[in-house]
Amino acid sequence: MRAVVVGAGGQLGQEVCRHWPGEVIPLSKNQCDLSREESEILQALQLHQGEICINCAAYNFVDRAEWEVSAAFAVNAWGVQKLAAACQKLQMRLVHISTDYVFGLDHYTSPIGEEAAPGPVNIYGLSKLAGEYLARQVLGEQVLIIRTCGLYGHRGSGGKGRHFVETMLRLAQQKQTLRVVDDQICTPSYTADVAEALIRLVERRAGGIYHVVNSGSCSWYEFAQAIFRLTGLSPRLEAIRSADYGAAARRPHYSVLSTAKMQQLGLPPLRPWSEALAAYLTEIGYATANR
Ligand SMILES: NC(=O)C1=CN([C@@H]2O[C@H](COP(=O)(O)OP(=O)(O)OC[C@H]3O[C@@H](n4cnc5c(N)ncnc54)[C@H](OP(=O)(O)O)[C@@H]3O)[C@@H](O)[C@H]2O)C=CC1
Ligand SMILES: Cc1cn([C@H]2C[C@H](O)[C@@H](COP(=O)(O)OP(=O)(O)O[C@H]3O[C@@H](C)C(=O)[C@@H](O)[C@H]3O)O2)c(=O)[nH]c1=O
Repeated sequence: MRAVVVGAGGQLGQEVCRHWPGEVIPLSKNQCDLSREESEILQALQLHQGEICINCAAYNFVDRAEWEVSAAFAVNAWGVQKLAAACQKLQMRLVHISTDYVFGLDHYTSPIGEEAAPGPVNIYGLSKLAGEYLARQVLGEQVLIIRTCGLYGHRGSGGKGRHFVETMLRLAQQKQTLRVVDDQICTPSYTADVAEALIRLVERRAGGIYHVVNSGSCSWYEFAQAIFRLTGLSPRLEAIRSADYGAAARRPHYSVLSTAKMQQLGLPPLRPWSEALAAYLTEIGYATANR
């Protein structure tokens, strides 16, 4: 199946391109800019005659989105609406990527299923939720929406830039003490694993919303602990509360996504987050998996 990947330069986009089993057309922001007119997006897709479009593009700057509201909505909401309309005209299937940050307002305490009511606590999450609804409004159950969380992997050519793992490795070289929040629980997920599961869902012609994350959960502090245990680095690591970190955007305190729906389709759960992290660190030459 010929796939057109929008946002192909990002960390997930490039991994989807790498794993896609058929022909793949990677489109950079220059080739398909979701903040442009629908006619331009349509033209960009039309050129390549794909059967399926996989949208990995996003405005991902969670803190900046609090004041760059229109920029976030231009890509994550209206851009997705235009892309969905273009897909409808071209009779292309659409896969769209969303986030655990559509949750946070309601205080869930166990893994959150796809049927749970969303409620974002920041503008980025709100813009992504709007994108989900707009895609569904245009395409109904024809769109496959994959919500994932805390992505890390081989870095793309642009996008948000460094992910949490790279940031921790860099800060460990620069600072004696690192302060990391211990009151946000989620599931950091490896782009390679998410890309594989995405492909399996497409093969099963899944439609609607699916949660795709590695197994288990941890706080960002626990994730940082694991990074340093696996790499043998030993900065002083201090657990702090979100309020003391003082980020511009609020984050969910608990946004662990249940993958039961994906498993009901016959897909295996993704490996535990700690195994995926070990594999990634080994791949980038930082650690041995059995350290
Ligand atoms: N990163 C994370 O932790 C998580 C991400 N997600 C979602 O997963 C998806 C992939 O994220 P990820 O790979 O991390 O993102 P990246 O930031 O790595 O990549 C995003 C890509 O989108 C492109 N892009 C930005 N603006 C536009 C635009 N107007 N038109 C077209 N392309 C654009 C960027 O291009 P350029 O570099 O040229 O600006 C970049 O290539 C997104 O939908 C994101 O919301 C979900 C959960 C967690
Ligand atoms: C760098 C750093 C971050 N933190 C905190 C900030 C934040 O609450 C948490 C994670 O930081 P990040 O900047 O990686 O996270 P953030 O930008 O919130 O990551 C998110 O990306 C978007 C796009 C998503 O969709 C989400 O799934 C999510 O993973 O760790 C510390 O406590 N100490 C630190 O030194």
